Amino acid sequence: MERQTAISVRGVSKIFKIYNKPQDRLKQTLFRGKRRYYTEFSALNDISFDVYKGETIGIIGRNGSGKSTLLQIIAGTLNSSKGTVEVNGRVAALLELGSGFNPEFTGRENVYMNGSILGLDKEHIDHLYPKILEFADIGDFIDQPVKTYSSGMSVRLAFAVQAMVPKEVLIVDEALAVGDELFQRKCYAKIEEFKNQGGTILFVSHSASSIIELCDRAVLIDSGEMLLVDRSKKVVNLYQKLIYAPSDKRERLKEEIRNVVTEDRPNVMVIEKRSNSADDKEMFDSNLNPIETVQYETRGAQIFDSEITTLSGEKVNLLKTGSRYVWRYYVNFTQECYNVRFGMMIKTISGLDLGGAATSLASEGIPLVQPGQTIKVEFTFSPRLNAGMYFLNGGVLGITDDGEVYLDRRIDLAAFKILQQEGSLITSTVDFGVTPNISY
Ligand SMILES: Nc1ncnc2c1ncn2[C@@H]1O[C@H](COP(=O)(O)OP(=O)(O)OP(=O)(O)O)[C@@H](O)[C@H]1O
Repeated sequence: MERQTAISVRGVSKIFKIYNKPQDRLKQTLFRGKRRYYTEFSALNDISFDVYKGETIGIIGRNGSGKSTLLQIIAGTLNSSKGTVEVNGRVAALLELGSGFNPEFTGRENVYMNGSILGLDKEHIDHLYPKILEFADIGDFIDQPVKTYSSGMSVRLAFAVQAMVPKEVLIVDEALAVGDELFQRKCYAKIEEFKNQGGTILFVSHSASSIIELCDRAVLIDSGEMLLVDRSKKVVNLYQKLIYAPSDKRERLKEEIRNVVTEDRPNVMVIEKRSNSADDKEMFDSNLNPIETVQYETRGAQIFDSEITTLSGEKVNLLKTGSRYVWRYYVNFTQECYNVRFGMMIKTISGLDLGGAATSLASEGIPLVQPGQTIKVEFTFSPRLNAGMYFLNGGVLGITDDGEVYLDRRIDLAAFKILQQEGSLITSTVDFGVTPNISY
């Protein structure tokens, strides 16, 4: 079946005119075309991608890379200098929330004004109003002028309006995740509900884990250029590799990312279905390997020979939930490094960080490691997890001439599978040791 396009971005560029002095803007208007009183800044350059109906797509990039500019152009609050954006369906945008409110009017009046700007008639707003009020949860302030609100209160009310209006496409800038944590959770739950109902979401974030958690695909933007659009985990891995790359390696890495072949396959070898009798036994399956380990630029250290073993030293990658294992890797140093620490992280198939540990506190690393030295790193751990595939990251931190940096970092260095437990009632990912009890 042909996938329906919800948003189509074609060749979008944005050039801002920068005036050094406010009066230059006036001069430019008066002496139109005679002379240029501005310099041009290219914030976006020839961006093209499609978002399919029902898809959640993330936009990730460093500060100033052009994410907000792109969102504003798609939301229709900013014009592009070149290119086109086509959006199929009604759009609600969670951008600069509350900026559309009139401070002299009460919250209630602003809700009605906002609703009518969004194309709703009075009857429709009457119907939504109690839900908006309940979601915003600002009590009697709703009948006070908005100028008496704290900034958190305006955002809550503005979010409530946008969250309740019917829409097909939702545009969210995570930078607005203001307010207390409980309200933030409520906003995320609302966004998830919209996603589960088949809504299309465009989401900007600096947070790799939010992108991996929420998005099916992601767009990587750097200095106004779209480098890649692909599965979110792959894009986030490459984004992190890019931001941690030393500046002299960045251009080469960007070129590699531009040339990445986009594809859709899970990042794990499919393992043969085995007979039930063997399925509950800890063992090593040589087919069970990550397809691709992402290695960051190394700076003076190389991780090698990683393996998981039982406490008695038997190599395994089919593990039992709750049993104890050792994850071991070795690190070879090629440069003098100070305050050296090591880390590990367990992640789901979609790349969500579940938890890990470091070998010491930030200030208590190994004071000095010499070039030529090899260090064995071991983490004994209990994976309290539901049956399924998991991945391990490993990293070495230390101080070099560049300050504290990752000396080596590998994403998906190893994979393991938690075996199915007969009669297990565990749901989802983490096993919290829940003991159910019902009385009737
Ligand atoms: N109105 C404007 N006039 C001139 N330059 C602008 C304007 N708006 C944005 N820019 C510039 O365009 C670039 C992209 O800005 P944008 O806000 O889109 O980046 P961003 O990726 O959203 O950044 P952040 O992660 O910090 O929010 C920046 O260099 C910014 O300074």
